[in-house]
Amino acid sequence: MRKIIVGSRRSKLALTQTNWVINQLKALGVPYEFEVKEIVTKGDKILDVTLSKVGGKGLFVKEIEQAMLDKEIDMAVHSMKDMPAVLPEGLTIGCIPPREDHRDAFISKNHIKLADLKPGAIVGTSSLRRSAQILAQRPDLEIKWIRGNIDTRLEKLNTEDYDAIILAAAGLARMGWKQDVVTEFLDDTLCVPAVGQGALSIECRADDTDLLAELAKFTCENTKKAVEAERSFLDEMEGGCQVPIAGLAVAKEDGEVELTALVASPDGKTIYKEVVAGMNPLAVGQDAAKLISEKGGKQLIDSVKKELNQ
Ligand SMILES: NCc1[nH]cc(CCC(=O)O)c1CC(=O)O
Repeated sequence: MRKIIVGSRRSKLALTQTNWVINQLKALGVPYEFEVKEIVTKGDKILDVTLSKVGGKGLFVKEIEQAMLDKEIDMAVHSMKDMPAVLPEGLTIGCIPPREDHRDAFISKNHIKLADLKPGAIVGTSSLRRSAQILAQRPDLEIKWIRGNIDTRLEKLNTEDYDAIILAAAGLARMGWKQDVVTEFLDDTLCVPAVGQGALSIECRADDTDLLAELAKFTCENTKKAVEAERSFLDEMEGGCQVPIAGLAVAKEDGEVELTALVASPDGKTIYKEVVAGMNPLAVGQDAAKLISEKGGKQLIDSVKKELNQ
């Protein structure tokens, strides 16, 4: 029996996701043995600066991808939202499992809702996307960067001066947190999630046809279509995490994909938000990017990037 070496970051969430996928594959009758190999990535070592300043998304996946190209590992499970829009040559997304909750979860002291926070209340997030959308509704709030894993952030809410924090609902769910820790789930009228949020990506070598055939059994076609539209939008906007970009697509029963796409200024004062639907996910993403670019989104991205690079 072939043994598949699965590379994983050492974080609790990464290992939980990796083991969940392995168990699901086994339950589907995939005829392989699996062994998890832990890899410490650059992103895991840097904990004291905001992600956007140290190079963004690629940080968590690059070293794992190199190990895959070097055949030290055969596959890896990533949070889809940590995946750059374009993959290195020789690698492919072999499977997109059914999506978890895509929403952001707002968690506050004493369960005070976002709309009811006092002026000047401190909201912890290190996501430009979340801070921009929160400030758009509540410019009177203060955003304070927060880092660390889910458990650490929840602890900081209790021990530090944060009044609220925002976490992905999917991470909480996968880590076994009950829904009642959450004050409110933010729907896409309040906070459009990150591209790929709540979805997983199983990456492997593009020429590993045996493994690809097995992984296909676990692909969720609706999630795949949705993520395709979201990532096509991201790729087209050339968005790194230096600029607030968001995208959520839903595949409907008739095969249509509806994408809500957003680009914002970091202070939340300017927001470009469009809803585009169509049968071809790639085209839906491209159309949304075109619409937003024409309205001023592209200019906004370029000016934010320029400012950051000065
Ligand atoms: N930013 C880090 C990150 N990458 C993936 C998740 C978990 C949720 C998911 O799969 O989207 C999280 C935590 C969070 O944003 O709260």
